[in-house]
Amino acid sequence: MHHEDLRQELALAARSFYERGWMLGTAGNLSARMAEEAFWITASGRPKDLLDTEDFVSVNLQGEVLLAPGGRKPSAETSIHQVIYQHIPEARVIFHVHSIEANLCGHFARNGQLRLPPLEMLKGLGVPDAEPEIDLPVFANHQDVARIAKDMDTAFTQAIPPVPGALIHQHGVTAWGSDLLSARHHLELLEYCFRYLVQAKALAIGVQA
Ligand SMILES: CSC[C@@H](O)[C@@H](O)C(=O)COP(=O)(O)O
Ligand SMILES: [Zn+2]
Repeated sequence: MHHEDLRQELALAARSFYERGWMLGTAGNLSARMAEEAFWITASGRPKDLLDTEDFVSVNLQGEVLLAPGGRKPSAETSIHQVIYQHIPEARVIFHVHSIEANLCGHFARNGQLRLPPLEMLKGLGVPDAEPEIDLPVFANHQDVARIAKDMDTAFTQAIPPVPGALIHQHGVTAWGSDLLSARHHLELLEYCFRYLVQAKALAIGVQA
């Protein structure tokens, strides 16, 4: 796939996530690794329903800008993408969005972990078990993004998350995959789990039942 096509695919994904209410008011950022040492990432502060190829900046895995159309700045959260690419070689595409459900679910976490409901759909997140006990890591939010990235770096050095995603409390969810489609499916499946947990809580039913 040509690099330019990757940007167009990312722009299409962003528009679709925007329409689902996950990237309102410029929130969120998307990236795709186009080479071993470099990735495209959304420029900072751009409206996510209106991205074009000029709204992507290429950076290397150390976060240095390689190509910035019109002097655009890379996403303020580029360091988080870097940490994921550095620790998880299978990750080629990363989607970070701010959905209401992701933010509500941060409140259900215990000790920095959110227990996912044992749904059949977890199989789409690579969980083979019939009775899974899967905990999604939940990181604290910090205004200094480098601190979030550092916490992730420390945690991922200990253990890669059991499913391809992580939450940042009061902020949003990040999901990744080996290509555009798998990253989208992982994000959709995590969002499905979040919606399920929010609705289960509203109905006051346990998720293990
Ligand atoms: C709507 S403000 C959201 C930002 O603070 C940030 O969390 C975000 O996801 C988008 O930042 P950006 O620099 O545009 O990639
Ligand atoms: Zn964000």
